[in-house]
Amino acid sequence: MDFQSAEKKAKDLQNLLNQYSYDYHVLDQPTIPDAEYDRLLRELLEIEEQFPELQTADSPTQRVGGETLSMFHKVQHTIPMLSLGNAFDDQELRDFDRRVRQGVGDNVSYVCELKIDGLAVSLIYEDGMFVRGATRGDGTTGEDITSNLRTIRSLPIRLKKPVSLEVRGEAFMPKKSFIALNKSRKEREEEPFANPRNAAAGSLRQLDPKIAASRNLDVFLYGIADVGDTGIRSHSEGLDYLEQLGFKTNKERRKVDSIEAVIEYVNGWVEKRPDLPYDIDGIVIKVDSLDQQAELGTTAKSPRWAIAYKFPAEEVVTTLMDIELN
Ligand SMILES: NC(=O)c1c(N)nc(OC2CCCC2)nc1O[C@@H]1CCC[C@@H]1O
Repeated sequence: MDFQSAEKKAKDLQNLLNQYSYDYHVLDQPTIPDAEYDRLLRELLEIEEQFPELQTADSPTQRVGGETLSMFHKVQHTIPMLSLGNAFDDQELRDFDRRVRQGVGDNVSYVCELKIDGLAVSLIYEDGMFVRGATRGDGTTGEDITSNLRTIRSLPIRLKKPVSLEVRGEAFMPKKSFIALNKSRKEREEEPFANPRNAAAGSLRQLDPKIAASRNLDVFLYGIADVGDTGIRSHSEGLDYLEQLGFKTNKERRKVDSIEAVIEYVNGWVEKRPDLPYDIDGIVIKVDSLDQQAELGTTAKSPRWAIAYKFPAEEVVTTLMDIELN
């Protein structure tokens, strides 16, 4: 194949495979069988091996992980990554609501989100391209784990619009991947991970990105560090904007207009929690209006406009896998 036709074929395959990957990993709507995806990926790998200059940064072949790093570099978060205050019962949620209303008046809407039990990450994009990913660390200093995050299939390498922004989210390991990983670790007589959060953190702390690539990690994005001049006025609009850019957001979120509706949403998830394909350790409740968020401000470590309702720690349930193996 001459360069011209190789270039066209590579471009077509990259676009096709990136679309298939978006449908499968971001929309959870696979459009072709895995075997067909793998066949097309092998075809692209062969062309890129023959013509390395065609191996662009956003090529789907770059998801499998590059060379092993010698260390992780420290990075500074220009906008601190805050943590969350906790509420452990309905009364504490009502206290939160009272404080919010004292601050901004009675016309308040909240967004309720599942609190994904993973690892908080920051993703920076320039002109639509993923350029840096980092752990939260202590909120101001994190670690650059770009090469590991790049292997997460649902993380867009190139956005649908050439915008520059920083987004925040939670990287996690789905329950199915966790059980399979521990099964194979037990077979290899390696220490199993205690829970999906530790497994996700352990996978993202690997210096060899091929290990992260093999761990079937996923990510939900839940915030924009600075909405700048986008004209976005609320958190819920911000989440819709992230979806339009090609990010994976959690579809269980709900905007409500009273703390009673928040309490109803929270109680609904207490029993639905085991049915989810990923671990959650609570519900995050956020004031929707960005102006009201700014008015309420933050303490040194957490916002006054958000709170995490924490579920009672789940009694240690012996997973099906443990029963099978013992
Ligand atoms: N784990 C989550 O699903 C989650 C979420 N859905 N939304 C937020 O919003 C916070 C972030 C800063 C101010 C509000 N935080 C989350 O997790 C936080 C990140 C750092 C500590 C908590 O895990």
